[in-house]
Amino acid sequence: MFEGLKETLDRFKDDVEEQAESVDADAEVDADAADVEQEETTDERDDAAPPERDSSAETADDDREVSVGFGKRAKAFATGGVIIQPEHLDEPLETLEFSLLSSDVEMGVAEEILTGIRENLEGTVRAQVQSTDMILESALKEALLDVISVGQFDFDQHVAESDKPLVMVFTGVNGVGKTTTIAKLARYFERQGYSAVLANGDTYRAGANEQLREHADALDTKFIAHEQGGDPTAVLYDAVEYAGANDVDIVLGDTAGRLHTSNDLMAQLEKIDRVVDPDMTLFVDEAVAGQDAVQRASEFDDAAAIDGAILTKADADPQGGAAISIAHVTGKPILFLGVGQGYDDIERFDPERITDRLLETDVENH
Ligand SMILES: Nc1nc2c(ncn2[C@@H]2O[C@H](COP(=O)(O)OP(=O)(O)OP(=O)(O)O)[C@@H](O)[C@H]2O)c(=O)[nH]1
Repeated sequence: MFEGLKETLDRFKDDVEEQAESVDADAEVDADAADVEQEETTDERDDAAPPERDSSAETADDDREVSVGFGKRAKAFATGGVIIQPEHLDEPLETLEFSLLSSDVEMGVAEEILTGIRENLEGTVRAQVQSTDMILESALKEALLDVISVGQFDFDQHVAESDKPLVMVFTGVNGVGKTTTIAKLARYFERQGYSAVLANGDTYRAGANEQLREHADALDTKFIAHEQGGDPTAVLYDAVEYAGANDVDIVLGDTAGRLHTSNDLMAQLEKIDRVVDPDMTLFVDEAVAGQDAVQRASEFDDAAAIDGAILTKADADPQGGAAISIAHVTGKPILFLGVGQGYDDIERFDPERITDRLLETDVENH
């Protein structure tokens, strides 16, 4: 998962270290040249002067200067790296920007990340207390967290504290894994001790009823549907009534995989919003759609405000651009990642865990 993005970030760390090392090596050559010059001068003085050097106050001062310079370098080595200066960042940041854009990170988000990294690193240049690798890692982590944590809230706690039935409606275009995601969430909630009802508000597509019914049967969950061509709002309304009358905790409502450009279908969403007044409207798209998913999230949010996003097929996405960009662009959090085709292949989107996966070489990254 997100291997390309991980490689991009690894390369950035290497680039900065390389830059810093080459500049440092130049500085060292200069320092060595100065040392040699210093020694030569001292030797010349030694040749001329009698053996009791410490009688010369001037030579003692020179010795102290040389040892202070060495001490600084020794400290840099002891901390495991070299000191990063702002000019070490220019080229690596340019390369990073290009790589982020190639990984389908939205442009504004890429810029935000670069600004964050520069600010974080320039702050730590003054501190000069950590190894280069640690400095880079924490600067990258902070910059990434800033963009991907937008809008995050404790989903499980929210569900626990909400009045029941809690009504969740799922929107998004066709074929991205919406129906499968609803089934996965039914399993997720069931594991937490909640009961659920699945409602098929996709009354447009032939076969949609059967598709969701199959999942409901497999999960042994109540299923509510109307005839194809019926009113989606009526289906969801019935499901809410059923849940209320039967003490069911959560209503999971599918909707037609509408095109965000279809006014008619968008009007249906608005009607659902008005009549059923769902507690949560979640936008589902596939991580592999990259910038398209980011764009759609934004358009769906404009049409019928979403409360969060779910990205499916993250297991098949080497780029990670949508996962990095959607929250920042919409201001709404990513709540779950789909990571496979099985009912248990869904995980909470945990920004800390995601950034650790992206940055730590020894963490399992699948
Ligand atoms: N690898 C992988 N495949 C997934 C994931 N989620 C869904 N799929 C697969 O994607 C395909 C489409 O999923 P559906 O749930 O049928 O898609 P949909 O969005 O409901 O389609 P519509 O009902 O037409 O809107 C199926 O083959 C799913 O198994 C995921 O997280 N990872």
